[in-house]
This record gives sequence, C-alpha cells and structure tokens, in this order.
Amino acid sequence: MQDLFDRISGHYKQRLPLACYRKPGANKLTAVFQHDAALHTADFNTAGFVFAPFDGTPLLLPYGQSEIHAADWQATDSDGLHVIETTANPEDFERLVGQGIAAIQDGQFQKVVLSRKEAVAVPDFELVSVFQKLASAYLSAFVYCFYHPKVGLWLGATPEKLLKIETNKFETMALAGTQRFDGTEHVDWAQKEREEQQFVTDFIMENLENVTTDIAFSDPYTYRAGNLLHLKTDISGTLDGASNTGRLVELLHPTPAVCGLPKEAARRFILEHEGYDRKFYSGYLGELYADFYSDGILTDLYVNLRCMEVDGETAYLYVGCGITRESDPQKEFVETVNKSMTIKKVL
Ligand SMILES: C=C(O[C@@H]1C=C(C(=O)O)C=C[C@H]1O)C(=O)O
Repeated sequence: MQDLFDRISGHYKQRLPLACYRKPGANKLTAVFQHDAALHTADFNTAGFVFAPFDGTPLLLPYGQSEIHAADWQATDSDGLHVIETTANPEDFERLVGQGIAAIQDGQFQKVVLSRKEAVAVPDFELVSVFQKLASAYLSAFVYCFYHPKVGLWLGATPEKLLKIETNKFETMALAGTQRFDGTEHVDWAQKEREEQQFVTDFIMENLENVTTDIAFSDPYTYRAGNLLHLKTDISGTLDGASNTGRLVELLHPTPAVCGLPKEAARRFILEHEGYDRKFYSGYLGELYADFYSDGILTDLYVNLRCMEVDGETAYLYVGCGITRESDPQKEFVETVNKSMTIKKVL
C-alpha cells in the first residue's frame, strides 16, 4: 500500500495525470498513472478512467497510455476525526432555492437540484493522507482522487452509482431524499422526500425502457452514507443488442438526482441561475471498459458527489440538494451544510 502511495505522491509532484480509487466495500486500491500530461477526451470507444463534468466533454486517462497499479488496502482508524465549522452564508443559497421554487410553481419543471460551493482553508493539505482518511471514513462509498495538470485536483467519497455494465447486464440506482443519521436507519420519510426520489426512479425507468430487454427495481429503502441517510431504489436489467455504453450514459446523465425533471429545463435553469461553474461536481467518473480484474469487460461509473477541488491552500467543497414545490429554503441550506460534513470530516 505504501509503495502505491509513494507512487501517487511522486506522480502528483511531477504534475502528471493520475486517478486512484477504492470501490465500495473493497479492500483494494486501483491507480491509473498516465505516462504524459496530454489531455484526452472520452469517445466511448477507448478504455480508460473517465472523469466527466456536469456539463461538457468527458475526459479520459486511457489505459493504453497509462500504467495500472493495484494494491491491497486497509482502513486506518477514523474515529478521532472532527468536523470543522461551516462559515458559509445562507442568504445567496436560500435566494437561489426561492427562485427554483418559483420556477416550479410557474410550471417550468417539477424538480431542480441546486448547489453551492464553499471554500475551506487547507494550509497543510497532503494528498495521500486525506485520500486515506476519506477511504477509511467511508467504507461503502466510491472514494477517489483525480489529478490532471490542466484540470486540477479532485477528491470525493460518493454514495451514488451511475451505471455498471458487465457484458449485457447493467445496474444503476435512484438515490435522493436526505436526512441526518442520528444513530438509527429505521426512520420515516416525508411525502416530499418520497416524491423527490420517485422522480429519479421514474426517469431512469422511462429512459432505459427502450434500450433494455428486461428491467427490475427494488422498493425504495433507507441507505446510509456517512452522517446522512438517503432513499434508494436498486435498478438492474439486460441491455438489448443495439445499445452501447455511450448511449446509456447519455440517457442517464445527469439524472434528476443531480439535475432535475424534465432534464433539459432543469439543466438550463441550473446553468443560468446557480451563478458558478459546477465543473466536475455532479458529473461522473470511473472505469470505462476495464478488463484488468474480470474475464469480461466492466464499466463502473459513479456520480461525483461529496467531493472537493483542491487548489493550493484552498479546498472548494461542492454540495447541493433536490428542490421540489414543497421545499423550504432554510431547510435546504441546512441539508447542504450536512452534506458538506462528509468532506469536512477529513480536512
Ligand atoms: C446533490 C447531492 O446529492 C444528491 C441529492 C440528494 C437530495 O436532494 O436529497 C440526495 C442524494 C444525491 O442524489 C449532493 O450531495 O451534492
């Protein structure tokens, strides 16, 4: 494990592109070290580690131009971690949420996911140490760090799978609705959260209907992600012969878990009103056509949530929440503060 960490530090110091990740529940780390500093885009024909923004062209560290390393991984003690205070001012975000609710009442869309960015000073930031803390604190998340000299440094611990494809079988999930974890997963969900999550399930089912030969889904259930609980529906099925990975990603991303419904109207509202660039927050990332662990070819992609961008001595945390007709701007701000704790715990 230490060899891999040294390699990450060395590659990062040389300002060369890299990705390192630990899959949910796994005791193994995988790292992709690109040989040179070229910026590649993903065309969905080439295998590699994909890193896609919310809006724009996905990037790729092509496996053919990288070295892949794997190492056994063990968690370190994460009990002593304490969360730093929030300094964010609620006013701007609450105003934005108010605008979102007004647009819903005006019939422009049914749901929109609105977000904000919060700066935290990290004078002593150390990449490997923060990555190891993140991986240890969130065993059931997809934990990653990604660096490209032309893009910057990103880290995250996301609870949300976008898409897994193994030969012609796929898995995805509808994840939405949030409350704080207070010692029990046996909690009640209000109608607002149930509806917000149902929007996501319905969207996925409708979009995949025409590209799958069978599709199954679970009942929504409570799912813990660190200090938070969400509502989750597991969705899986078989792809028809004519469908391909690129088409499926295009159908799913961005789901109403990070954008809204209908997708296009919500996307436009976000781009026009949020007032900042989400960059890679609420984009997706992961393995595209990896064949280094199984006999088959595996695509395993996650939504980039509970993440930060590190620029020098500042970490920018990105957090958002789903807005529906019943939303209360003050409660939504508190929800973003709760979500920011995931990352604040390791800084
Ligand atoms: C948008 C985020 O999370 C998403 C929004 C949720 C919600 O609105 O309740 C819950 C889980 C995620 O799908 C985020 O973490 O920034």
